[in-house]
Amino acid sequence: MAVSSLRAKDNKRGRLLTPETAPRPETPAETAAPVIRARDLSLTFQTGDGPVHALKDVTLDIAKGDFVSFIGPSGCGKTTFLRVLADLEQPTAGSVTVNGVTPEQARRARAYGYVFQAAGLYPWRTIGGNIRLPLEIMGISRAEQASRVARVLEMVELDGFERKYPWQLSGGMQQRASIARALAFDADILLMDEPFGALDEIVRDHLNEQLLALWARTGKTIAFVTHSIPEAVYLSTRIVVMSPRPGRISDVIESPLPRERPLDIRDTPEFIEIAHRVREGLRAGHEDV
Ligand SMILES: Nc1ncnc2c1ncn2[C@@H]1O[C@H](COP(=O)(O)OP(=O)(O)OP(=O)(O)O)[C@@H](O)[C@H]1O
Repeated sequence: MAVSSLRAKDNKRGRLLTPETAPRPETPAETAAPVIRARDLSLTFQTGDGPVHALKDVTLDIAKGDFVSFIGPSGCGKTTFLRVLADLEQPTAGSVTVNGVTPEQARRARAYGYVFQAAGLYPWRTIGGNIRLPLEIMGISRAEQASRVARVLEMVELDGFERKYPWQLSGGMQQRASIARALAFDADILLMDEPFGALDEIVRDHLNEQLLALWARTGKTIAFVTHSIPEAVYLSTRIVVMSPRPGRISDVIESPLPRERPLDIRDTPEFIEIAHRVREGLRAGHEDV
C-alpha cells in the first residue's frame, strides 16, 4: 500500500515526459540504483542468411517498482531483450545488469520470475504440481512449497484450483496459473513476454486489472512485452517503443496516469494522448524500415 500511494502522488505530474525532460527522482527508493540497467546493448544473431541485428545500442534503466512495457512490430527484439535479462541469450556488445549483477548471477540468485507467451503448464501435473515443480528443483522444503503454492494461487485468484489439471481451466486461468508459478520464486522482478496475447479482449481486460492490483500489492518491478497499445498504456509507468532492423528503442514514454487505474481510464484524454504518442512512435519505426 505504501508503495502504491507513494507512486500515485509521484504520478500527479499530468504531462508527458521524455527521458530528457523527466524531473530528477525525489524519493530514496527512486534514487537507488536501477533494477535493470542496459548500456549500448547489441545482439546480432549469425544465421545461414547472414547476420540478424536483433538489438542495437539499447540503453535503458528500469527503476524498482516500475511497470515497463515494450511495444513494437514483430521482430524488433522485444523477446530478445527479455531473454538477455534472463540470461537465455548473450549480448554481442554493451552491458546489462539485473539487480546490480550480471544476468547469469541474477539467474542463479533467482532474481526474477519469467512468464512466457504460452502458459506452458505440464498437462500431467495439477496446477499445484506445476507451481511446485521449480520449487522442488530448488530444494525448498515441502512445508514451504505448500505455503508458497497457497499464497500465489490466492494472489492470482485461483485458490481452490490447486488439484485441478490445466485442461480443466480456461485459457485465462491457465495463464494466471503460469503467473502464479513465476510468482512462487518470490522474486522482486517479473519478466512477462506477451502473457495475454492469445486471449480474447474481455478476459485480457480482466487479467490486466488483476495484474495491476497484484503489482500495487507487491511493488514488483515488471518488464512486460505486448503488441497492444491499450494494454501497454493501461498497465505501464513507462512505455518503451521499439523499431525493427536493427531492433532499437525509438521512444520512451513516461506515463502521467495515476497508479490506480479503473478500466474506464482508457476513455480519458490523458490516456488517448499517450496512446496516440505510442502509435506515432510505432509508425515512425515502420517508416524507417
Ligand atoms: N535464435 C535466433 N537465431 C536467429 N535469429 C533470431 C533468433 N531469435 C530471434 N531472432 C531474430 O531476431 C529478431 C528479433 O526477434 P524477437 O523474437 O526478439 O522479436 P520480437 O520483437 O519479440 O518479435 P515478436 O513480436 O514477433 O515476438 C527477429 O528478426 C528474429 O527472427
